Amino acid sequence: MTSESASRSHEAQGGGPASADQQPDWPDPVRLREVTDRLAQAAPLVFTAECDALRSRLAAVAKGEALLLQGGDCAETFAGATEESVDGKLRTLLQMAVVLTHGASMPVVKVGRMAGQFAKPRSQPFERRGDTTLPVYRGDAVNGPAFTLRERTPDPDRLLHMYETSATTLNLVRALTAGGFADLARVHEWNRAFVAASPGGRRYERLADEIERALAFLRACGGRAGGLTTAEFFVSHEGLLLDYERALTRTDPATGRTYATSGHLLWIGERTRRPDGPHVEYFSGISNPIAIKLGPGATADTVLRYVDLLDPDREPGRLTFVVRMGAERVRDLLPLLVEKVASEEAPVCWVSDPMHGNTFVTESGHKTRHFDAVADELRGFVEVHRALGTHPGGVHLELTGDDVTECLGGSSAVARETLPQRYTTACDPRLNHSQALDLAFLLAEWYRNR
Ligand SMILES: O=C[C@H](O)[C@H](O)COP(=O)(O)O
Ligand SMILES: C=C(OP(=O)(O)O)C(=O)O
Ligand SMILES: [Mn+2]
Repeated sequence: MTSESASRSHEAQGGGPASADQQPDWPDPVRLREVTDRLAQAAPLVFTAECDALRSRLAAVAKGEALLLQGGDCAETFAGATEESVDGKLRTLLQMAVVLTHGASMPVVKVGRMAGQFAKPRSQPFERRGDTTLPVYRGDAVNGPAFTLRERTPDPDRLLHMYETSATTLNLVRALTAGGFADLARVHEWNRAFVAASPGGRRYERLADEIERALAFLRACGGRAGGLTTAEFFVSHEGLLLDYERALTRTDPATGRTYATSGHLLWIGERTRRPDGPHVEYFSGISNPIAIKLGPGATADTVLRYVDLLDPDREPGRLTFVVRMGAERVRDLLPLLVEKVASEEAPVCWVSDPMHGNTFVTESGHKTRHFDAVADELRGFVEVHRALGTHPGGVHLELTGDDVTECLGGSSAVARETLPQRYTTACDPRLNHSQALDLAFLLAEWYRNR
């Protein structure tokens, strides 16, 4: 069964607000309480002013004046919080952002699926191998991936580890984006190297040349200071584990506003977006910018309900809809949702997640996605908005800076036989560095030719 076929429509579901979907079955509630009490005393990972800054950047996306680029691992791991790995993801996102900024002639709001993306909703609660059945791996925040009872038993102490690893990652992100790492000229040099080295990358030479000329022009104007050497970068994750999120929720005494302080932007996943469920209720009480994934089962009524429940003041930048319908369905299903929201004049951002509706499992047992399906869903998303005169506000991707072989195709031409070579994801297949750049160059062309 594919993960898509196992995901189900919330519109058809029962369940009350008390029963949160996709929560671990913690075996030791006393220890869970000790852990959440400790987290409730811990320093915030992000600050309210930063969350407000992101909301105002996203307001520009909602108005059609900027793009959102959000990406990172499907599931971060504790062991993966290394300088090399964070550096690779950041580098990839910065390279993509330069290409998109040029293609769309708009600012790009950069948000990592980083520093908190440790918990996963799953299609099945258990995994069976031979005669043994164990709880499914739900991300390093909950249990371990190894197929043993000890590893798969949810351990609340992992929430402390999640907090610490998020802090370490954020420290790296802050240091790298504040220093010379994010220098525009340097990021462009990396793009040049990509275009030169990748066989398929040659077709992007013209765009790279144009960026080079634009940079030379800026330099000639004396523009080296400020925005060209540093990057504004935010972090996000799925707000899945309500025990963790509630423990890190703080009220700003100056404004009386309440924020999740575990990340700048949190989103509600496709599997936990019941309008009367506890995730929607928790999100209605925080002031961060927030997002909701919309799968093929999302109805216009439900989407309008989200607007009323989560953005009653119609604040631009507060609410982002992340569409993940699948390449085959996005052109049919999305127009009605966009039209209804537009008719209510709700100032939301529309973003495409072209990954989660295009997942399938190969004969070899690898969960994968084909680059062409990913690109096709993204293109369909852009076409729908173009036809309606609304703004295709950006993209939400699972990617890594590493040269993994998890998704098929792209200019590096990953084939089915190649998948096992460097398949290292802890959950879903990610675009590798060159596939991510391929997608950025394609998207930049579509924006430029609008
Ligand atoms: O990103 C998440 C996956 O799509 C989700 O966790 C479901 O994956 P599964 O079908 O392997 O459980
Ligand atoms: C689980 C995820 O997505 P969705 O909720 O859209 O299935 C995810 O983003 O990893
Ligand atoms: Mn995923």
